[in-house]
Amino acid sequence: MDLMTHSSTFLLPTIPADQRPSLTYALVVLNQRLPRFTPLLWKHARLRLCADGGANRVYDEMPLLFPHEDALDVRQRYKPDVIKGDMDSIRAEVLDFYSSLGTKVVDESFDQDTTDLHKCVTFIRDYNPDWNKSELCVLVAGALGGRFDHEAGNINVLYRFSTMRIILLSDDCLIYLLPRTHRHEIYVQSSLEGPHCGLIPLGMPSCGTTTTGLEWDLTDMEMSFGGLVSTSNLVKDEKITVKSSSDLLWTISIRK
Ligand SMILES: Nc1ncnc2c1ncn2[C@@H]1O[C@H](COP(=O)(O)OP(=O)(O)OP(=O)(O)O)[C@@H](O)[C@H]1O
Ligand SMILES: Cc1ncc(C[n+]2csc(CCO)c2C)c(N)n1
Repeated sequence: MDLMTHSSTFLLPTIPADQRPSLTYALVVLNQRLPRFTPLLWKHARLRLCADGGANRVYDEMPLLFPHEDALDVRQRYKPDVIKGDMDSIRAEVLDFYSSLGTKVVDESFDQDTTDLHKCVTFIRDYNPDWNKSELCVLVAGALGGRFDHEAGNINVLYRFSTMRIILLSDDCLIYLLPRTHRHEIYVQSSLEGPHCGLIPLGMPSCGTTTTGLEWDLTDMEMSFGGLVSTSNLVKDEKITVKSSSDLLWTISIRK
C-alpha cells in the first residue's frame, strides 16, 4: 500500500525547501468571513479562485486585514485569477471591479445541482494538464463554521473528488480526507496546529483503523457513526500515522 504524507506547511510564512511532499497550491475563497491567514494562503497559491460570493469577501475583507493601507491598493494586489459559480451572490460592483482588472469570470448559473465550491474544484482539476495531479493541493478558505448545509456540501466535495488533495480551512481548524487506498503520515506543525484532533468515519463505517502518535491511538478498531468516532483526541507525536479500511476525515485544530 502506497504512502501519502501530509503537512500543513502552507500555514508557514515560507515553505521549507525540503517539505514533504512539494505541492502546487490552488486557493478557493468561499462566501464566509475570511480566515485571518488568508493572505498567507494567497501568497502560496499558484491559482486563486473565488466561489461566487467569495469575491465579495475578498473585496470587503482583505482591506480590513491591512488597516494601514489604502483599500484600493489592497484590492488590486489581491486580484483573483478566476471567479466561478452560479453568480447569485456576487455584487455587481465587485464583478465589475475584478472583470476590469482581468479576472476570468465563469458563470455557470445553468447548473443548480452542484455547489460553487464543486464548480471551482472542477476548474482547478482541469486547469493545467502539466500540473502533476498528485502534487496539486486545493486550499479552501472559509469552509467551516457557518451554515451546516454548506459545511456538509463542502465536506461532500472531499468525497466527490477523493483522488485530489483538498483541505477545508477555517480560523479554528482544518479537515481533509485520508483515502483508504493509502497509508498516511501526518507531520504536525505543532507551533501552528493541534493539539486537538479527530478521525471521523463519515459516510461509511471502517472495519479496521490503526493509528500511532495520538493520545488515544486505535489498534485495528471499528469506527462508525452510532459507534466509535474519535473526537477530542490529542496529538502526542510530531508524526501521526493512520491506516484504515475506509476513507476517514482527519481534523486538527489551528492555534490562535
Ligand atoms: N455559511 C457558510 N458556511 C460554509 N460555507 C459557505 C457558507 N456560505 C457559503 N459557503 C460556501 O461558499 C460558496 C459560495 O457561497 P455563495 O453564498 O455564493 O453560495 P450560494 O450557492 O449562492 O449559497 P445559497 O445557498 O445561500 O444560495 C458555497 O458554495 C459554499 O461552498
Ligand atoms: C436534491 C437537491 N437539493 C438541493 C438542490 C439545490 N442546489 C444544490 S447545489 C445548488 C447551487 C448552489 O449554488 C443548488 C441550488 C438541488 N439541485 N438538488
